[in-house]
Amino acid sequence: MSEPIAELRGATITQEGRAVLENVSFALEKSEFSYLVGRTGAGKSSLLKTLYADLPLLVGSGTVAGFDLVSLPASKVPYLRRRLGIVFQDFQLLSDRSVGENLLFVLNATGWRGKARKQQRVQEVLTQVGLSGVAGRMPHRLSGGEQQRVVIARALLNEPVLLLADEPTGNLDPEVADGIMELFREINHAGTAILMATHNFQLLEKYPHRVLTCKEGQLLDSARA
Ligand SMILES: Nc1ncnc2c1ncn2[C@@H]1O[C@H](COP(=O)(O)OP(=O)(O)OP(=O)(O)O)[C@@H](O)[C@H]1O
Repeated sequence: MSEPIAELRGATITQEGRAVLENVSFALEKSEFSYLVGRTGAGKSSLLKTLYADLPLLVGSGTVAGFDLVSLPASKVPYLRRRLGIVFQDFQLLSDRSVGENLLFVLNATGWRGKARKQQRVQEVLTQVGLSGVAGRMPHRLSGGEQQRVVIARALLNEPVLLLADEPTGNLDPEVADGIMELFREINHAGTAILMATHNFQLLEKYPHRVLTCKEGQLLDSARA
């Protein structure tokens, strides 16, 4: 079998020296889609942060996109992040520049060269999320759902192997959330694994996938139930 895109073994997820989740073991394969659920404070965001090396992995082992989380030096973290798409609930677009400039900012920061190539990539990802005409618009002139699509477009710029999404539909109307889920389905079918933290159990019923549950300091896995 091929190497998993993300894997933790016997991992402790730690916040400020305190264990939030213990003995966490799971593997996410290429093109898998899994939800991450649990009550407020149960550890969903902390688990995601550990996977993108925002929190250190001090106990246990883990790899993401071929990077060893335990031995990863700070200087290599940007290379790991470049292989990931990260989507948060609060949109975090830079408000002082256009949608296109927001996307170019990321391309420049991740080493892309060539004006034409960069412009083309911006158009490609905007088209992929169904927003081909908005490159010149300022973020605040877009609806919440459109802004979230731009955030997803930004996450797709470097063709991530894994999309980590923390409550990506949290602020959105149900119909708009459905649109984001359809978009995730397309992205997933195109080969990107997705791990999505959510409180929205209606989405779990409507779009069933594997479910990882943070509960009382443990991670439960529907695939092992
Ligand atoms: N920056 C931080 N410093 C210290 N403790 C933190 C920090 N962020 C979160 N925690 C604590 O870690 C635990 C897990 O929080 P986390 O944010 O991972 O939960 P969550 O499941 O994502 O919650 P929510 O659904 O509310 O986003 C909580 O007890 C929380 O108080």
